[in-house]
Amino acid sequence: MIHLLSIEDSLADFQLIVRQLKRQGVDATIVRVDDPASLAAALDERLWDAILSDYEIPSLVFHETLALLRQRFPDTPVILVSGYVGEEVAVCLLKDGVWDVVPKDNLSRLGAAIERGLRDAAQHRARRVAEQALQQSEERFRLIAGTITEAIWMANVGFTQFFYVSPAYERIWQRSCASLYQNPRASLDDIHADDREWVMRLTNEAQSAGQTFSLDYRVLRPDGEVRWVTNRGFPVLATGGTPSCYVGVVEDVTERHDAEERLRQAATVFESTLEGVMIAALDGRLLAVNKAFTDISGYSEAEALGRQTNIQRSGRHGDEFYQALWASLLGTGQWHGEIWNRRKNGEVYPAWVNISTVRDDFGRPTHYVGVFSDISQLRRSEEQLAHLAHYDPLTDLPNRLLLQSRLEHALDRAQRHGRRAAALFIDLDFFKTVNDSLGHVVGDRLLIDVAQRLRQRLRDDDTLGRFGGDEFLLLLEPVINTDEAAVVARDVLAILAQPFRLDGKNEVFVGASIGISIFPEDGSSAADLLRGADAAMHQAKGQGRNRFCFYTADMNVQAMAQLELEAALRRALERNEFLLHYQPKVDLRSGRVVGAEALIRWQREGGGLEAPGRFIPLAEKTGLIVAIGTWVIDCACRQLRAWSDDGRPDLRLAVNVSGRQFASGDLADVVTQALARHGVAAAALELELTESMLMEDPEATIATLHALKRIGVKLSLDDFGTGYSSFAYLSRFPIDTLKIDQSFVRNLAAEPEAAMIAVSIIDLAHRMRLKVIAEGVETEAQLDYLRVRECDEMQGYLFARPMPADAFGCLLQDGARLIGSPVA
Ligand SMILES: Nc1nc2c(ncn2[C@@H]2O[C@H](COP(=O)(O)O[C@H]3[C@@H](O)[C@H](n4cnc5c(=O)[nH]c(N)nc54)O[C@@H]3COP(=O)(O)O)[C@@H](O)[C@H]2O)c(=O)[nH]1
Repeated sequence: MIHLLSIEDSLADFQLIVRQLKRQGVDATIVRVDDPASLAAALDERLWDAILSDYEIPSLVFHETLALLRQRFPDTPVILVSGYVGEEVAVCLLKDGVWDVVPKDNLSRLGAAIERGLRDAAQHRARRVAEQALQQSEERFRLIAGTITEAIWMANVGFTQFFYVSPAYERIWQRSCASLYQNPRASLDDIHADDREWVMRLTNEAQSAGQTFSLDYRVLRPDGEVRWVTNRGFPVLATGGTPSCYVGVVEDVTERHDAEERLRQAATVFESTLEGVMIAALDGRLLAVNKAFTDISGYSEAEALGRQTNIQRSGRHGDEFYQALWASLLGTGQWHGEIWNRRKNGEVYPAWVNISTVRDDFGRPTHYVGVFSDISQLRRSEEQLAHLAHYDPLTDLPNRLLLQSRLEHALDRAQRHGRRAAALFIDLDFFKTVNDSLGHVVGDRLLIDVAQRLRQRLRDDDTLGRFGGDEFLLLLEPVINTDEAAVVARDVLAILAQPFRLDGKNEVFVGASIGISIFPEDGSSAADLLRGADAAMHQAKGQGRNRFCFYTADMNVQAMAQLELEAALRRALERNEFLLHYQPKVDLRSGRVVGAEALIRWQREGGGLEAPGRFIPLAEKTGLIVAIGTWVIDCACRQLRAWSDDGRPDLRLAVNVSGRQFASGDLADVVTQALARHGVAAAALELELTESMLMEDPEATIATLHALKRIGVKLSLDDFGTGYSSFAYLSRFPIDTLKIDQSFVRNLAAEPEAAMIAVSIIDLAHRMRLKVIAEGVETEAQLDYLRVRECDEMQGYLFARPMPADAFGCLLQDGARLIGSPVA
């Protein structure tokens, strides 16, 4: 049964309609209204299946009624049942929403009209529901797509057109969705240049095969920021099975990627760090260990996991140690310190351990992490360093530092027990000669052998050490009397007098000079005793070596004098107390003075003129020689300038260079500056160097000599023939002159060997295209001998002794020539 509402002012017409409907078999209830109030009540009362309305009802305006019905019940058919309204009006009414028009004079159509209306209404409602559902679905999709952080996209195969991209695209790419619709290529262009090629290749392959793809790559935002994305694409297959388009989801995985990267790095650090790492649960069970842990402990990962953290416990620490550890760990969350651990193989080793408590977001402990390193090598290095600090690396004997402390302890002990002690200062004789002539390697070997021999002579209580260079100190404690010390000294001399066979090749004889001081007679402190033994040793040397001397009070006076000399020497430079004397060098062919050797003198305040032999060795020892040498070079250049200004620019002036100055590293600078300061030609200055100083470090020497040659100065090899001459090196030294040592010249007549050496040197020099000069020529016989052997120049008392500058100037003015008899 259907329910019909009839808007009809004529009861007769209404009854007619009712009858007609009954006749047409329409099973319906039908209610009539004819004014606005009854209409409103009826409309509120129920939902009508159809509304039949007359066109002209006095109290109702049809159009308004129709509009009301359309608005409230758009799916309820409104059928106009009226008298004739004309075709035009009927068409208008149909447009305005009337479903059908049935004239009252043809009511036979009414049943069919109602039936069609009900059918259409049902379709209407169904469509409306569908439309609403669609609309809601779209609404939901828009909400989802706009809310989720992933960008959803839909594009044609080939990605030349995007049908849809969700707003997340704008968040990830920092570009508008519209820009992608306009320029679909942006989806490729925005891929990081390093990834673009392979991303395009893989997406193309997937599309050709109609497959899904999932790719992780980087996109480059317009502001230059790089984001990692995961882009997953799915083909939408058409009926034939080929993809009609692609849909996909892009996720910004930058944070995850970075976190993974950090995890990867942490894992790499965990695995590759050289420190053992263990992660333990709160009950002490090991949950993870790294490779270094297994390397250091010897336990494999499988053996370690599940065991307690004390797997490496050595047993060397008591309970208190672990109680303190746990107290710190529980109190501060941290403990660090040194622990003795035990490896799986039983070996105990020292480890530096750092334990931290790991806490969760609420501050509750979750794990312990222990990091430890095997510091056994460090301990060994520390021990080695401590050893190096106190022992001489060459002989492995106590060094000066340790000796000092041992001496102090020995004196303390002796003092406490009222006993004597003796210090024997042993200085090797001729060690320098061995070192200079046979080289450092042999010199070192000699020191090692000496130490070994001395060790054999030691009692358990005695201490032997290397004091420095070729000096050894032997502490005897206790000694009964001086005789006991003398016996030891004699034994030492005897064992050192035996020849040393070094490297099986060279047999070397060295003796020793020994100074002895006795506690408490010769001093109450270590310093006193050492000073006394040193002075006594020098006394022994002065007395002809290979002997021992006891310290006497008188030696103290000498030692003090030495100290005074050193102080005076330090002041001499400031006070300008040095001066140069000049010894002429004469050409043996022309007999003319061609230059001079500058020799230093010291005019001491209130004293006489000191010869260099008195102070140069001390200047060498103290290092003052470097400053003195600089002064000599400057003074020599000033003199050359003066001679040049006096019309003798051809004169050459030689200066002696000390070993320390040569090795100082700035000799070339000193020379360059002095030459420049006085405007002197470099070739006028000659540097006299000795073989021994050049052989100290031949390779460094070659470099220094070349630096000096580049300046343009002349180089002369002094005292030639007295040292260790390596001809291999000699040929590599860029020298100009060989100077025959005066010892050979002095003995020319008396010793055939000396004469032979002198001749050999002249011959060697000429073969090497070097000039050769003889020094110390005192006699006509020596002069004749050298002249016949074609020695180029000479220097010696035969012609002139070293003299002050003005005397040398007079000599030049007088035009002195070598005529064969001594001048001064
Ligand atoms: N680093 C520096 N060393 C210097 C300097 N000045 C000198 N010296 C060194 O002192 C050594 C001794 O010098 P000196 O006492 O001046 O003796 C020289 C001559 O006087 C002496 N000589 C010269 N002719 C004769 C001679 O006929 N007979 C003889 N008995 N002696 C003579 O020889 C010394 C020069 O020798 P040499 O240097 O080998 O040419 C001196 O050897 C320098 O090492 C200085 O400024 N710096």
